[in-house]
Amino acid sequence: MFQTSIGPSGGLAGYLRPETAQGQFLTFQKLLEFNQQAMPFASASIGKSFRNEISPRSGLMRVREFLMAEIEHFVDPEGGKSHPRFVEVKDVELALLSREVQLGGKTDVEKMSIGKAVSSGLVDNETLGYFLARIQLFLKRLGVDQSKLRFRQHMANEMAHYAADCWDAELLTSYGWVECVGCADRSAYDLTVHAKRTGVPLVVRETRNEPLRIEEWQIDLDKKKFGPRFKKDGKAVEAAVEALTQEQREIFAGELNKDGRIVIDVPGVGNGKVELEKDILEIVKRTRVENIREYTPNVIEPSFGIGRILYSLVEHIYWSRPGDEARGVLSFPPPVAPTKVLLVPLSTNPEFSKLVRRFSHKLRALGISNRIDDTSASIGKRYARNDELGTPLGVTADFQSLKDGSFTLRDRDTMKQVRASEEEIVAAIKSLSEGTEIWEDVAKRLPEFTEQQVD
Ligand SMILES: Nc1ncnc2c1ncn2[C@@H]1O[C@H](COP(=O)(O)OP(=O)(O)OP(=O)(O)O)[C@@H](O)[C@H]1O
Repeated sequence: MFQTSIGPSGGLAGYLRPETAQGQFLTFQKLLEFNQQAMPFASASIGKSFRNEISPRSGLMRVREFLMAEIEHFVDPEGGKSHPRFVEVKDVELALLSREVQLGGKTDVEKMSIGKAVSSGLVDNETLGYFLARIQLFLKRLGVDQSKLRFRQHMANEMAHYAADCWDAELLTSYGWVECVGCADRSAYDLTVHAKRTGVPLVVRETRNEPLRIEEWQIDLDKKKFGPRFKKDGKAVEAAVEALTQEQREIFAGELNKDGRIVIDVPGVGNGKVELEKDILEIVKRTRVENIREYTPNVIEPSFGIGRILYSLVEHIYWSRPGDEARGVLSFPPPVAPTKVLLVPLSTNPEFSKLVRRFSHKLRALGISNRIDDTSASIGKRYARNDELGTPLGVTADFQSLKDGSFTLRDRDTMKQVRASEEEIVAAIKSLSEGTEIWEDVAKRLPEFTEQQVD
């Protein structure tokens, strides 16, 4: 995350990473090894990133230090960057704001299935499309208001020069539309540049199903004569020979045949021209068989700004009970809520307290976070203040609980309650917290409860 080097004035210069991505690119060869050399594959990383924002503002929206989560999905560029699981998401509908529409000075979104967006070429390829759909499904699961989500395509001048296509998931907030997740096809840029600078190849090597036969002009140098003739310039001359393109080789092969000599450019040696004769090199056409295919993968990168997502989410899910502005509700979906269940004894009766503690212990053993509110405030008040904290479920122990061991379960958003045995209530809490059921499923299954017996 932090790198140092000696700066121009001799002082120690520090660098903070602006994204987590580069660490994943640098370790690409290891990551590929962990994946048994199989393509495609993805790696993910979460951690702090730093930006030298000129004017940090808008609360958590533009800060100099923030939490970032990035996925790097490495894909073979041959074959149109298809994705094996694209079929699973092809019908997901996205609100897309294309480059064309923006060029026309408009901001109208078009609702389109990601399948159609990719087949029509609006979204460049399946892998990019797959991640756009997954980003939407993820944000939906978090509780983001789907009517306040759009995907905006980058304009050509906005996109990094190496990117093939790029879309931002933007959320509508009181600050306007804010980019919360970026999703770019970074092509082979990062791996290529790192490999060039470090001299360490970052490539995939695959055995070909069918060996590839390549007809090419090859150059054979007589090394024994080469060294004594060119002495210290030998390396430069040899490099210039090796760098000759196939087209140049073909022309030189003809010249060598005809004149018995060729003249090639070698900058920095003599007058920049070097004569090579037939006795020292031969240029012949041969067939080379290649069994291994070597290529630099392309990278599709969804990049999540956690602070921006959380902030926008809180704006989307905070509301007031109609007719009662003072009663705020924070509608975190149960799988996301930090505390899943509020446990309330009906009154300060020590028998209720015992029941509630036992219930709490049971939930904790299942890994379900919960809180007891055994203050003397009215039950309505205790629920109201936990609604505002975002706790989605409430369990009450009352006289009936003492009699038959049943409990009530309350849904924060609808304020509806059901009543059932302890076992059934715990099972319902578990499936709601894990997201395998929603409140409507539970309400259908368990009998509704409307009146608390208060004495
Ligand atoms: N200064 C910042 N503060 C908080 N989050 C940020 C900041 N800069 C970027 N992010 C988050 O990181 C994600 C990926 O970074 P990316 O480089 O794509 O953003 P960016 O294009 O520089 O953002 P912006 O155009 O708003 O400056 C963004 O989608 C955003 O959620």
